[in-house]
Amino acid sequence: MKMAQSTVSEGEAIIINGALLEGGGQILRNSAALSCLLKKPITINNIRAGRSNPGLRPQHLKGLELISEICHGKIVGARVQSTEISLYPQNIKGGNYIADTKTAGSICLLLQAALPCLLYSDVECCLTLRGGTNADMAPPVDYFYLVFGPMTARLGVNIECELRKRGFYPKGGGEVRVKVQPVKLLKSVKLLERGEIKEIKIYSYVAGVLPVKVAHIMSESAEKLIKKFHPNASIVPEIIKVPDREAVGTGCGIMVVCEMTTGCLLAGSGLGKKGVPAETVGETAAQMLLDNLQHGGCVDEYLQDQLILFMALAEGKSEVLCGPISLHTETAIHVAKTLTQVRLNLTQSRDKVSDNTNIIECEGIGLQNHFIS
Ligand SMILES: Nc1ncnc2c1ncn2[C@@H]1O[C@H](COP(=O)(O)OP(=O)(O)OP(=O)(O)O)[C@@H](O)[C@H]1O
Repeated sequence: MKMAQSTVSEGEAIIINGALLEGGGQILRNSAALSCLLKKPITINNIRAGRSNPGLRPQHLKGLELISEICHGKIVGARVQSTEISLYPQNIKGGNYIADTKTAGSICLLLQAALPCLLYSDVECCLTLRGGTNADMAPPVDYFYLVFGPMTARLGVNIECELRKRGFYPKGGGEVRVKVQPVKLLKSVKLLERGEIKEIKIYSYVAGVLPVKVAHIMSESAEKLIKKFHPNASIVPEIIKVPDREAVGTGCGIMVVCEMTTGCLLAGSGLGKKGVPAETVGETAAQMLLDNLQHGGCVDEYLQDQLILFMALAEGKSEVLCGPISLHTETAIHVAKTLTQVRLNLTQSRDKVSDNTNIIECEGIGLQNHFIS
């Protein structure tokens, strides 16, 4: 099927075709965040046309409402299942914000929507977010504070994350508080040298009625698989039995984070599910990390797309060595180019680490926060 490109409309709002490329929730969050930051009205149509259940799900709607609240904007068409919305942004205002997906919908995807906007606010902000902390097809909260936070700090993002309660499918009910410091200007970043493996940390947790043995099994199976390919790597496992007051419902999962000698962080994760053996969950996380180590890039497949918006806003030229370019990354690039004058290019790495190493080059727009002198 041929898809219409996102276009600049003759009227006021810029039209974003939500069906393009990945055609999921990310195109919504990135477009709405940029609309808010640049004070450009947008209309997004064909929302999540690439998914089996198109239209807004509750967590996407919450993310849009949160952005609209942050910029005192107006959203038209914002309801569950809607396939077209328009956002008319006004001025960004810092402070305290609360959002609740009321489902197991991912807290981190709410954060993905709100964080860029809050960086350009007038005062320190505190976000209280409720929903799923560890949800399928979304960044686990552990990824947010162990990988995303430290890696985006290189661009000047300053956040503090407090995990108050884990929440899982189907109930959600988790809670995360995030403090965001506004920035004057984000910095460009050069991530071209990955270095060697310094240390691999394994965080394996159980919550609710699950025995701690499950966390041990996930951790041991992940360690065994990693050792097969990196026998000399220093691996530090941590087994976590989440206290009952710090979780809603039952769940388990694992996060494997590899720190390189250059400080780059790459990860893999797995989430426990009914019927899936704990060994498999551990191996899934380990394999994800191994794939990311194999391609030779400085960022993992997920950070790749999550960095695009920040590099586009930053001042100067960013360069990031990464593995195969994901459809999420192509989508983020498309949105950034449609809404800003950013120059973003993909090139094959000259000193190839593997056949699939690419460099993302981005000449950012240097968006300034006018609240900060
Ligand atoms: N295991 C993971 N670790 C870190 N980040 C992840 C992980 N899985 C997914 N992500 C990130 O979550 C985002 C998912 O975006 P996507 O559009 O697929 O999701 P969505 O909003 O749930 O929409 P949809 O329901 O339409 O798929 C991407 O930015 C991706 O990098």
